[in-house]
Amino acid sequence: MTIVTQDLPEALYRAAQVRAMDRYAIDTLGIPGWVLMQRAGAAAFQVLCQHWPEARRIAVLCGGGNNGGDGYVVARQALDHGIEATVFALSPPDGLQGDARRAFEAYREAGGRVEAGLPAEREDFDVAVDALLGTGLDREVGGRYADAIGWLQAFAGGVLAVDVPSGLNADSGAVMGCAVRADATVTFIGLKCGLFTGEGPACSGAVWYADLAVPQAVLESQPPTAQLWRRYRNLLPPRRATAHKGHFGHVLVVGGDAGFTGAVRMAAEAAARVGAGLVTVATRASHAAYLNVNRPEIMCHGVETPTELQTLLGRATVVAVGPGLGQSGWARSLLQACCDSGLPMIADADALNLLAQNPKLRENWILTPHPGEAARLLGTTAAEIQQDRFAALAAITAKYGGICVLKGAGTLVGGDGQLAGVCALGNPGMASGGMGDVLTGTLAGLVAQKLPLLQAARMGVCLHAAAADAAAEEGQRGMLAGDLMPWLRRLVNA
Ligand SMILES: NC(=O)C1=CN([C@@H]2O[C@H](COP(=O)(O)OP(=O)(O)OC[C@H]3O[C@@H](n4cnc5c(N)ncnc54)[C@H](O)[C@@H]3O)[C@@H](O)[C@H]2O)[C@@H](O)CC1
Ligand SMILES: [K+]
Repeated sequence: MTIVTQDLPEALYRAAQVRAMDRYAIDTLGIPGWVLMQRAGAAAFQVLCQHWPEARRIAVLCGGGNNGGDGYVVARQALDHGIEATVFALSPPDGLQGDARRAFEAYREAGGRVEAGLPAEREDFDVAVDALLGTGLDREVGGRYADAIGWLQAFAGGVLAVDVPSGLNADSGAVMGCAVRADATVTFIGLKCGLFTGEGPACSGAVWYADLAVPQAVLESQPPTAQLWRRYRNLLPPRRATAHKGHFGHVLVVGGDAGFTGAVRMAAEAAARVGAGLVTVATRASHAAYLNVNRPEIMCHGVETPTELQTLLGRATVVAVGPGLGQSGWARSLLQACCDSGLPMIADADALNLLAQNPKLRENWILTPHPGEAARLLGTTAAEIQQDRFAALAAITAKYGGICVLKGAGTLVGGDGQLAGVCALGNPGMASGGMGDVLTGTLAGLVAQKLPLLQAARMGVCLHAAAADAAAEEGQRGMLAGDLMPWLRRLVNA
């Protein structure tokens, strides 16, 4: 029995790996491809019924490969269940081969209607099924397929994508020219990496997984490429009754040039809210005195020279550098002192921009670029970074060492030789000023509490996103970075 679930496994694969799993199931284990296609179509139909129980008329847009074959099975299932289905064939069915052809013939024998081209009226259908292109996508989409994707983009009813939203690169989450934006995607045998990062989350909608009842050996025939993180997990141990503040580390936040004091203030508060024992800010002397007026628990020092910073570095467990730092000579000299200190470091914002100008290889740090900063770190463009976020992550850790957190929808976390993690938590309400500063402080607060860097990055990224999801219950629009603070506190105690 094929299981269709939203309780997704952790392992993520590239399209070629899932295709290899298909071949292993078919060629080595002798499970006919036709049987897999029947299960895939049945799983997609099951999701369609669950999402749109009222659907009475469906349009199924079928491409010329096996993804289209799955579409014919969905259409056939619909007919069997008294739902009116019409297939719109992007490639002449006469040209279909193998299992896809057989699926077409079975549908025709059941009395199914096939039309060439696209439906004239969108209003005739409640739900449209995207069975245009799946893991076989190997080039930019143009011509008829682009027209069909355009048709689906303008369709007001529900859209269900079969295996992968057509046009989405299943490996990178980049759009290959244009891509379907589905309400739900049902994906088969192995979860594809691209569904969860870059444009993937926007194109896939709710992701469902169907294992097509293949034996575990099929899933184990390929090593995962990345790991999906869908839940926040608290990795901090419970506090002992005899605990004192010295047990939970001392975070030093460095930055906050004139006009950017909020950035250090938020990073510092986040570090305190996730449980750091002590938090100190080193900032411009001109505003050091009033930075902690409303948060007197944070210590604050005016620092104009690297020598003045040395004393503070000497007391710190971890340094978070970059929020509001700017790129002046002051900024440069403080960053250098932080790097020389040997302390574990979180580098964000202008610290990254300065590093891009003067790259350093260091193991003991977490870099937290957004795509624009990642582009500067690698001397490329943000668009190039988004074309392949996994490759960008690997390139940054190869060039700079340590752990990289590549921010943006489907935040990636990785270190050299480590399986990349993809955070599926978070929401578009996080697109507002100060969110990055809160993440920087969160990570520093966890490192201060002695979590190894990779664990701190994993926990911190998921914690920050989970706090944002909780805060967004009152609305994504207008959500402030500061709104995360009470949730950070609740979640580190969960
Ligand atoms: N037996 C199997 O291998 C199974 C495959 N399944 C389905 O089969 C799909 C893979 O099938 P295919 O390998 O036939 O590939 P697709 O159906 O994804 O693609 C079909 C054809 O589209 C062409 N194409 C690629 N990029 C294009 C573009 N930009 N514009 C226009 N045409 C383009 C390719 O040349 C390819 O021949 C999976 O995504 C899944 O839906 C499932 O039925 C499960 C079992
Ligand atoms: K598809």
